[in-house]
Amino acid sequence: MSAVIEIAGLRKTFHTLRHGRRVAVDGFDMLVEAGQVHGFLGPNGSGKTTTLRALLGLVRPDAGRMRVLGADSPEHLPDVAGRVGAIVESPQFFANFTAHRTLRLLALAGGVPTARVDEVLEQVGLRDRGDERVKGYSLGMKQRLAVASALLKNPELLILDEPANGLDPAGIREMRDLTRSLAEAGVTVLLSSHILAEIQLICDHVTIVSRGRRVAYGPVEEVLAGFDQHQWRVRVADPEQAGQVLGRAGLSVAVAPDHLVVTGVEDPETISRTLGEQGVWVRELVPLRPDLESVFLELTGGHEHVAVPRQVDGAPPSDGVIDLDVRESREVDA
Ligand SMILES: Nc1ncnc2c1ncn2[C@@H]1O[C@H](COP(=O)(O)OP(=O)(O)OP(=O)(O)O)[C@@H](O)[C@H]1O
Repeated sequence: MSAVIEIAGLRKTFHTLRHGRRVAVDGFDMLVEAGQVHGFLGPNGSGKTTTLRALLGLVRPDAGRMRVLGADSPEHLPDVAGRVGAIVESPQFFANFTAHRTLRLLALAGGVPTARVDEVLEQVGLRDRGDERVKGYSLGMKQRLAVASALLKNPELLILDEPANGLDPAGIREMRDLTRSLAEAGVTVLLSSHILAEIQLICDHVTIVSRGRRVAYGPVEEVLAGFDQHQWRVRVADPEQAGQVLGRAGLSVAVAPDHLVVTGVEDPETISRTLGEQGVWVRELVPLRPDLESVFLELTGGHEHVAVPRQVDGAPPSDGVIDLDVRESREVDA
């Protein structure tokens, strides 16, 4: 796998009269490899847009190294610009132009054969509506037109900042299908979002950012597995009694009115056997697997005492990092 995006130690501070100094990106690292649909996930204001703008040479970072398709950014960005499509700021189109005319002008300006216009309209599902004026388009159609404009160059890498923002469920689904079809066509996609479900549905890899720092990264399944506490929800007739039985056997258990949650047990047989030996019969035994939402909340704000999220990749903390042991203080489902 070759690296398509490499970011190391990116830092960007904004200075404003009103708010003073604001650290938007704080020593951030990222690696996106060819063929990935990579989710860039973080709460509002966590630094996603600033990172993408820095990567694309739209804002000057204070520190850090960045490479896009092997070229140092921003110095050698022009060498690879023709292979990268990006929608980082919502593009504005002339309302009275049709989509076809809009794309034709963009193709001419970008030295792209105008034959691409019909191809990209087809790709984003606007072929039948290409002769309508943009002012009559829904938000989702405008978003697809924006993607079409980014696809004119037939890019190897597509960067989409919050593509589902403001879309209704049907529009979100259209963007999802479009992203998937691009990935199947071999385009590497970096997709920023604060919508967890979207990332979990579309992306194979994820980088989670909180307050300008990377707090988790890797294949989605591996990130989730890293947070698996081997928890089980157990239903029995008398949870209180069952809790005492399991507790005496040395298992970590939390009792709720109608169920128990047992933590740290890899093999569920341990639970059913321990209970069965004491004449307690299990009615239901369900694994509680973490989803991206619970991981995201833990890493980005589920902890009130966490002042600064940890950087998980071994990079030395820049300033008084409080180490966050998410597993230790996670509440059971009680
Ligand atoms: N041009 C700017 N001037 C001053 N502060 C800025 C500027 N751009 C971003 N910031 C601040 O930097 C921080 C990170 O913002 P950024 O837009 O990168 O976050 P984000 O993760 O993309 O958020 P969202 O999901 O809301 O788009 C925020 O505190 C924001 O207010």
